[in-house]
Amino acid sequence: MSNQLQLAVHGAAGRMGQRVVALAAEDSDIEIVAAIEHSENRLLGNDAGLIAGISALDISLTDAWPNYAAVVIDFSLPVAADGCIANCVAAKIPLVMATTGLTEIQKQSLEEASKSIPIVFAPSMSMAVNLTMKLTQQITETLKGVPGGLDIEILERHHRFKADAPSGTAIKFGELIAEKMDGDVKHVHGREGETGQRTRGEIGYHAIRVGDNPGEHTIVFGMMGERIEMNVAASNRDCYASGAIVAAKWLQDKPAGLYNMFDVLGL
Ligand SMILES: NC(=O)C1=CN([C@@H]2O[C@H](COP(=O)(O)OP(=O)(O)OC[C@H]3O[C@@H](n4cnc5c(N)ncnc54)[C@H](OP(=O)(O)O)[C@@H]3O)[C@@H](O)[C@H]2O)C=CC1
Ligand SMILES: O=C(O)C1=N[C@H](C(=O)O)C[C@H](O)C1
Repeated sequence: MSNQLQLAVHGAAGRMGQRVVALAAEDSDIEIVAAIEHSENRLLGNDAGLIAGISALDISLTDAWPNYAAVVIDFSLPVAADGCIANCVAAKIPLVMATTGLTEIQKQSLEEASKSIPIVFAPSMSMAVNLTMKLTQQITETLKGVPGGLDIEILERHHRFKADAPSGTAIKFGELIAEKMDGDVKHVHGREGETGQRTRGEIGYHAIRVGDNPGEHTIVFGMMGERIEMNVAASNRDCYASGAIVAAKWLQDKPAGLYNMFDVLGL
């Protein structure tokens, strides 16, 4: 009996799924047991390794769910999330849910599912992004009472193919920062027209879509007379793919529950 982690990848032919397949194939602690896509995917039946740009793995891209994986990593689309959650619960397979743009109802169903299986759910699997989240909370806590006031704005840049805005990561930055601010926080998405002066207690969000940018977030802490900008930028997608693999390994022996990347990374 092998000690390797038996991994299934959902959304395996997508930009992120391909990088998870490629990195997992290089990892001697992992055996890829399934590469899953939806039934309309044009690459069904092709070898998952060849799709990912590496050598053949002898794993065909399939729309059938396995019943024997140790962990599923999901990088797909919100429309696919319900099926993914239901299949993982039915087969009792732990899930790393990395897809962003889920509805509130889908987030509730993840919470429900986490009563029977362990789930890591995070909008960014990157260690650098998660560390930056902690640092921005610390900055907010320290500066929130600064004379003249503190203005916080979140800029995110992503590739032109991204389907959701603002990014799940930008929303999470805003939620975490809001936890450290005093009073009610208003989340303002973009500005246009006669906006009037900026009010206290706002967090502004700005989504930029350009070329092939794999993801960049800048948190601006503006004060009267000076500012801090925290920037975290991916050069390629491997920071997310390798983070998801770390999460999958961490998750395999955990009890049912809803976890995030702070739990995985011990932050
Ligand atoms: N948490 C994190 O660290 C990160 C999260 N993400 C998120 O991951 C998700 C995927 O990103 P990315 O790889 O760039 O997107 P892609 O569009 O490249 O990949 C999505 C994949 O899911 C497939 N898919 C579409 N519909 C279904 C369905 N109904 N059932 C199963 N599969 C389906 C797509 O197939 P087809 O092409 O045929 O439509 C495609 O292969 C996004 O939500 C993104 O925001 C991205 C990077 C990091
Ligand atoms: O779609 C992407 O590419 C990314 N999506 C995630 C998000 O919405 O936060 C994470 C990362 O920034 C890349």
